[in-house]
Amino acid sequence: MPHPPAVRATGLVKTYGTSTVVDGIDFEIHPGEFVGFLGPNGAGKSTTMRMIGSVTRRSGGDLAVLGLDPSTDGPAVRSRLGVCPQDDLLDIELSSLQNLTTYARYFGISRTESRSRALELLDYMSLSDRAQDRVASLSGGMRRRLTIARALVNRPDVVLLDEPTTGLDPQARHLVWERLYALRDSGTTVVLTTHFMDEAEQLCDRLLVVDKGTVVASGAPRELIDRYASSEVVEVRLTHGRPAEWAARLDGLGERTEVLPDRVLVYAQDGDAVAAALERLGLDVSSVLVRRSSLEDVFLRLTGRALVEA
Ligand SMILES: Nc1ncnc2c1ncn2[C@@H]1O[C@H](COP(=O)(O)OP(=O)(O)OP(=O)(O)O)[C@@H](O)[C@H]1O
Repeated sequence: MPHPPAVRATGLVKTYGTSTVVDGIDFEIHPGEFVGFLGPNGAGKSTTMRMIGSVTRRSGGDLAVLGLDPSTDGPAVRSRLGVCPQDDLLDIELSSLQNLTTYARYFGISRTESRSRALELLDYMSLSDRAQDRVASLSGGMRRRLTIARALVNRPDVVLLDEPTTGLDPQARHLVWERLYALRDSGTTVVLTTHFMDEAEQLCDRLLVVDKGTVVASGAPRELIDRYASSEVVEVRLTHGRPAEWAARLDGLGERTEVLPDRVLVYAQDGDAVAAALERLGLDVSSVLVRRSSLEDVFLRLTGRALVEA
């Protein structure tokens, strides 16, 4: 028999006063999946995570987490979830080890078991050498890894990671990613939010692309790119004139054109052929860049806006 979904939302709604921030979304997350909510700031990703985590009550629709209703079975839901919120919320006066053991004790785990799990998780997150150091002395990346370790202390069935790498430098980000790959390979069900398309593309089995409180598309990253964008895109910047004025001249060159304030994007299966045709047109072009289509292009196609505003 197939397993029931780890999370199932049907017509999920959250309103704050008169503003609707989650607007009737439907999704299912299956056991063992690594799913990402990808969307710009303010899309409603964190709010959705908080409803799953039983921190915020929904205003409408249905939500089942591990078969339980987070609004009525909050403590039972929370005991089976691991949560890594956007802010680390660590006790900076305590050591890394103490942060984990203290948290484990909240779940009623014995002192000996708490210590043993904490040491194991510090090792898993490559933090063993900082076990006795106060959190105040750790870098941002180390704190994030410690927060993820903390989320795993109760051996959760589902892990929620709200923007796990926001604010980290590239090196720290890659260290976090490395640990998230390990988590994915261990078969843990993970739900992550991000507005980084590279993070979404590299880590997630499946994405729910969200904008203004609704899911605008879902699927595996490559599947979404294949469905909504041609395989290549040519970014054309012009020496003078507004892109909108030039767009008509570029229209027939590819399968579709998209006009942004500072450039025109021409989508095509063969970007080099478009670039060659452009040259023959003799336009006053300042730069031409041919690249593979990305999730950014998917988002632009679906919403008419960039995922990360320049
Ligand atoms: N407690 C609250 N009261 C009122 N409005 C809220 C509250 N929490 C969130 N919002 C609003 O809901 C909208 C969605 O916020 P949310 O944090 O879910 O978005 P997000 O997609 O996670 O974006 P971010 O990446 O910035 O966290 C925003 O406009 C935000 O201002």
